[in-house]
Amino acid sequence: MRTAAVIGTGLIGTSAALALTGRGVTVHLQDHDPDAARTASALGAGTTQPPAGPVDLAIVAVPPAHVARTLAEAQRAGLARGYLDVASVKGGPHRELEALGVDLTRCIGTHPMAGRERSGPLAATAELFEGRPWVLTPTAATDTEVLNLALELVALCHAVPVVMDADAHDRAVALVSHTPQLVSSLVAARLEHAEETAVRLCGQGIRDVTRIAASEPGMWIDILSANPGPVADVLARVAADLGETVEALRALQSRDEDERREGTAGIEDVLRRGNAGRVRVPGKHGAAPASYETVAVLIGDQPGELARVFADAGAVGVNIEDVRIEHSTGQQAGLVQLMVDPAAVPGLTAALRERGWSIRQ
Ligand SMILES: NC(=O)c1ccc[n+]([C@@H]2O[C@H](COP(=O)([O-])OP(=O)(O)OC[C@H]3O[C@@H](n4cnc5c(N)ncnc54)[C@H](O)[C@@H]3O)[C@@H](O)[C@H]2O)c1
Ligand SMILES: O=C(O)C(=O)C[C@]1(C(=O)O)C=C[C@@H](O)C=C1
Repeated sequence: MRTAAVIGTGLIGTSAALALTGRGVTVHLQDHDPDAARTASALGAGTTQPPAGPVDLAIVAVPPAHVARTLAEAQRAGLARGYLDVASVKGGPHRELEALGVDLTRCIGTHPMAGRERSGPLAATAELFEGRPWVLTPTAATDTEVLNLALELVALCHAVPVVMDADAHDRAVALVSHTPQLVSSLVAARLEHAEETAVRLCGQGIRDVTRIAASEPGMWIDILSANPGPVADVLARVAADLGETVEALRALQSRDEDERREGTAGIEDVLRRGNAGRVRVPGKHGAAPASYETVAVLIGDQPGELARVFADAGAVGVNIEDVRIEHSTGQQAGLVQLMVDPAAVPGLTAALRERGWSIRQ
């Protein structure tokens, strides 16, 4: 691929454009908000000049409800040889494209399983898709050249291609993305009118569970409106589990010993099923979850501290597999959790202590 156009220069479009530009592809940026395209261009994602002739691939990265019309318009204008969209739902937009009479041989639906709770070009990064699944939903009509262009985009973004049927994709993301978004929002919603004394105690648990509750409601209304049935099916099962969990907790308040025992069994069941589900979440690059160990380092809340910890770990040859930062409300310090290979823990701990870091067990 030598040339591409990105329509919709928000988080996803600009991230893809940055990755492509970084790998030598000439990218033309378009957005109905000229400021968004200009910002993406200023970040180095490409040019706002229209292409002189058809580009190799047009990437439609607008909200799901606008995908079909935007792609149809681009195709009518002869913008590209191949077209793809990146919307979080696949069945609905595909059926809209069919209804609009788009040439489906030149289009493919795709969905990168990577994102953030922030929108817009300023939240974009070239590395957003690295090691993440990127779903492709070709149909019998999809031209091989277009499928290959999509695969090339996925490879240039260092993502992992996963081919699926559009409706199977929508049922899968109802479970692994759309329901989690709603559950996160529901938990965070309990905080809206909570007492300040309670909110002040927020630790890492609630931060983990509510990060995506900060997502843009407009985008999610679009996504959920295009996948209501599968999401309602999963959420109904969560609601049934919630009902049973409430009953188990009430039983724990009983004076009757048998009832309390039943309550304990109910709670244990939900926690154990949670453990069993959690171990199925894949690790980095889609691999089986690796069991890393955590080395927790206390750092001051000042510029350069994090870089210094990373540099000290790098100096003793330790690869940091993942990292989390836990801030304590009202404190000028944070706890950095470095996830590393268990075999590296003793050496890393000793080396960091030697360099003056305080390690928490
Ligand atoms: N945010 C995520 O985590 C995520 C992850 C994977 C896929 N997606 C999908 O990617 C797409 C873009 O999401 P985003 O998070 O980048 O949103 P965003 O709000 O950051 O960006 C969307 C951009 O599209 C522009 N736009 C809207 N309508 C347009 C139109 N008709 N023509 C041209 N530009 C238009 C907006 O001005 C905005 O700049 C959506 O379809 C979404 O479902 C999002
Ligand atoms: O990590 C996040 O912030 C996301 O919301 C990303 C996420 C997800 O659920 O994994 C959200 C929606 C997208 O369609 C794809 C990815």
